[in-house]
Amino acid sequence: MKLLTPATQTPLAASVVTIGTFDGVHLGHRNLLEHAKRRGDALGIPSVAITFNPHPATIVRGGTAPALINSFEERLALFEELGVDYCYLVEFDLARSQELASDFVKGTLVGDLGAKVVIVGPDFRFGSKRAGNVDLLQEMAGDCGFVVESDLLVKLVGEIAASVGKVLPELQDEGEVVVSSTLIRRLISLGSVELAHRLLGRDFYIVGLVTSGDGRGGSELGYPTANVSYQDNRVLPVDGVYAGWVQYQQSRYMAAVSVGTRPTYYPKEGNRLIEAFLLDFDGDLYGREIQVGFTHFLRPQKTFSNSKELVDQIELDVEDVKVKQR
Ligand SMILES: Cc1cc2nc3c(=O)[nH]c(=O)nc-3n(C[C@H](O)[C@H](O)[C@H](O)COP(=O)(O)O)c2cc1C
Ligand SMILES: Nc1ncnc2c1ncn2[C@@H]1O[C@H](COP(=O)(O)OP(=O)(O)OP(=O)(O)O)[C@@H](O)[C@H]1O
Repeated sequence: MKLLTPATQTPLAASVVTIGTFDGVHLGHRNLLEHAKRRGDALGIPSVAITFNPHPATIVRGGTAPALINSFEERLALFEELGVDYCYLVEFDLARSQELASDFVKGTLVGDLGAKVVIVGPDFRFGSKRAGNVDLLQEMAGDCGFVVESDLLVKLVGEIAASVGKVLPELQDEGEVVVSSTLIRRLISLGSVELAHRLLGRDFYIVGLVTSGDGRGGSELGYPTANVSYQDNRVLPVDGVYAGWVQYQQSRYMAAVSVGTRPTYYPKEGNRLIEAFLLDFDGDLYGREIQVGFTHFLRPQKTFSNSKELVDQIELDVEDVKVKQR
């Protein structure tokens, strides 16, 4: 996949484009991206994912942007996995937020990318004051030489919708859930990583560098942990202990993952850490990049009266991880 920006690119003569922030690259997004790829291949022209960074809400809504499911780098890696030919990055700023929707269509879709097919969800909004929508795209399509496809909404029904309704009671009577980044952020922040998986089509994960902690885990407790760094604007699962995995280079290890402030040692205020104990691993990970995946919530964080009690519990957690990953 090639990364294009308005500043660096040579215009494309023809393409199939899909547009969005695509935080999480969830099942709804995948449907659009895979469709764009298939349409492009069939027409013999490249597929392009137009995306925005930072998240438009950071500019439009000031300090109230949502915590994100993915870093920008993770989003790109997920596009790449889906086989999209180009990612066209709109570096979102005040000027971009004031651009008229029709100017975005003429300048970016037609001028820069030569769009022949534009694929978006039915509720997609763009341009100044979010005035651009599917109707506007349809109106401009004939003159601009593209067709619009917007009938690919992904909803989940049945058992998954019922399970989401149990976690988020206001959705209980809906009978269906539309997959969205907003919904997945809520599920993750409540610790419902199993349900987040169902809507993402993959495990929720965080990629980061391993940083040092207090050095207590390996020496005193016998459970060394890789503390993974993360950006402040990330959505994190609620404090607790999770079954999961760590991908390091080409290998994947089962892991017991702790999210929390280590209340046993910092009863008042501790930094919020994501720490993974890798099963069947012996080595030095400091400064290395790892990917930490979350598969199941096991239990909340607890304040133990001493290290021995904590170690006894971690032993049980590790057994639980093995059962869950069987
Ligand atoms: C599986 C697992 C479960 C954990 N559960 C708790 C917990 O319930 N309460 C707590 O205070 N710390 C918990 N921790 C975090 C430990 O306190 C922390 O790993 C240890 O103090 C080492 O910290 P360090 O990496 O800064 O040396 C857990 C860690 C792991 C790996
Ligand atoms: N469930 C879905 N099915 C199909 N397309 C979707 C779905 N959800 C979003 N889209 C489309 O994917 C593109 C990217 O959308 P966007 O990044 O706004 O995702 P979102 O999940 O709706 O996010 P948010 O919840 O933050 O509004 C848009 O074209 C949007 O209409």
